[in-house]
Amino acid sequence: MADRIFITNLTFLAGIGVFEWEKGIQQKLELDVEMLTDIRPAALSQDLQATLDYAAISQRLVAYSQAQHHDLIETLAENLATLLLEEFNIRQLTLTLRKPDAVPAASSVGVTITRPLEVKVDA
Ligand SMILES: Nc1nc2c(c(=O)[nH]1)N=C([C@H](O)[C@@H](O)CO)CN2
Repeated sequence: MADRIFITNLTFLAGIGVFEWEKGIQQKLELDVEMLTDIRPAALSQDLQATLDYAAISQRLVAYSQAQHHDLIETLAENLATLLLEEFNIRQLTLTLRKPDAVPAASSVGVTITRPLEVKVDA
C-alpha cells in the first residue's frame, strides 16, 4: 500500500534562524509534506474522519511553527515530523522545509527528511 496525501508549498512566517538578528523577526518558510496512509476506508465511506484532513494538518503545522522560535530548520523539520506521526494516522512521511530568502544567490535552501512510524513492541 503506497497511498500518499500531500501538501505542497505551505507558506507562512515564523521565527527561525541561528543569528542574533534573526531572533526578533519572522521569516518566510515553505513546507511540503507527503504522508503515507491507506486512503481506501475514506474512499469507500466518503468520511473525512477516515482520512488525513490536509486542511487540519496544514493548520497544525503552521500553529506549531509559529508558537516559538527555532534556531535551525533541522530542528523545526524534525519536531514537525514527530508531531505528525504522533497525532495523525501516518505510516511514513517525507517533509521538506525551505527558507527561500536565506541565501540571496539561491532560489531556496532547506532540508528534506523521511521518517517512518516507529511501532514500539513490548519485550
Ligand atoms: N543547515 C543549516 N544551515 C544554516 C541554517 C540552518 O537552519 N540549517 N541557518 C542559517 C541561518 O539562520 C541563515 O539562514 C541566516 O540567513 C545558516 N545556515
